[in-house]
Amino acid sequence: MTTHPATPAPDEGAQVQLDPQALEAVIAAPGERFRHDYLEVRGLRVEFDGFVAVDGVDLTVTQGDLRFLIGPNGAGKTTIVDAITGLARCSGSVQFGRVELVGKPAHQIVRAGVGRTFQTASVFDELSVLQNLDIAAGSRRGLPTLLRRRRSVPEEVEQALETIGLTALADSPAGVLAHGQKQWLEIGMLLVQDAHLLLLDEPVAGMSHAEREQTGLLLQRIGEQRTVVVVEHDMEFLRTFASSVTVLHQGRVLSEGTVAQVQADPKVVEVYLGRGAGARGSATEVE
Ligand SMILES: Nc1ncnc2c1ncn2[C@@H]1O[C@H](COP(=O)(O)OP(=O)(O)OP(=O)(O)O)[C@@H](O)[C@H]1O
Repeated sequence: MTTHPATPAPDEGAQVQLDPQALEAVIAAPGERFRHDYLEVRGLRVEFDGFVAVDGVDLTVTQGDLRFLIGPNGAGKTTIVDAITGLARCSGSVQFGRVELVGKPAHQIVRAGVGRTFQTASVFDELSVLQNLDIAAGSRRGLPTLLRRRRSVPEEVEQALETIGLTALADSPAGVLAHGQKQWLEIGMLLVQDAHLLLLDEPVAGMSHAEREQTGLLLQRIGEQRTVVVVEHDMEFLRTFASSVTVLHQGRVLSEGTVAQVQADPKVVEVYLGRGAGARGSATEVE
């Protein structure tokens, strides 16, 4: 069950700048152990009081693939992300980097290199942008290191700040950021916590056109070196940036392939044409 932020789109003309060089540095950071890792989901099943929300889902996503998960409301997209990240009890197998995640508590899944964002940004509004990043970076340091007073900003935090275009706002409270900027901060937090599987739930909801473009480019670049899965309803965004798509319907995989392949799949067209009231988008979205 999910909610969607009703945040108004920021000014379309707002200046949006992400530094490609800084991005290169941060995404190439200490990830040797994840270099050939990929997500492999087999027979994933999630049940809520007898209701099967995810019913035997298989999913393989490799590094370098920017995978979009789509499907009508209630298809099970967010529940799959919840199951992978240890927030929903599930059966089946979820492996990342050959490490089995099913049955592990959420904090161990984070330590295995898995990070996610939520539909509503979950940054600490009262803390500065820098402090939010610092805390995320601290999640992979031991407690003594975390408590030790440091004279300077850690390099990976500085790079992440530049990457997400928020250097000028480093000392501002995260609460004053525009919706899009909060989403970038969250992505920056995943980068500094060394997540190598990033699961992003509707990252461009409520963003302006310019912000969507920048976010897509950011995700494409991150996806070159890390494994990225995006849950999204925005079909224009998907057509522009997805390298592959998995279509879900009623907890199962309905179709999978390139954007062109799933668009041409009669099963996909039928589900979108026959969707119930309340589903977002129009029938032409998949055509
Ligand atoms: N905690 C829960 N308890 C009971 N049912 C749930 C729970 N979470 C999700 N569901 C149900 O599981 C199904 C899948 O929900 P989910 O939020 O994963 O769908 P979704 O594809 O992400 O939808 P949306 O596009 O609307 O976000 C829905 O029928 C939903 O009502």
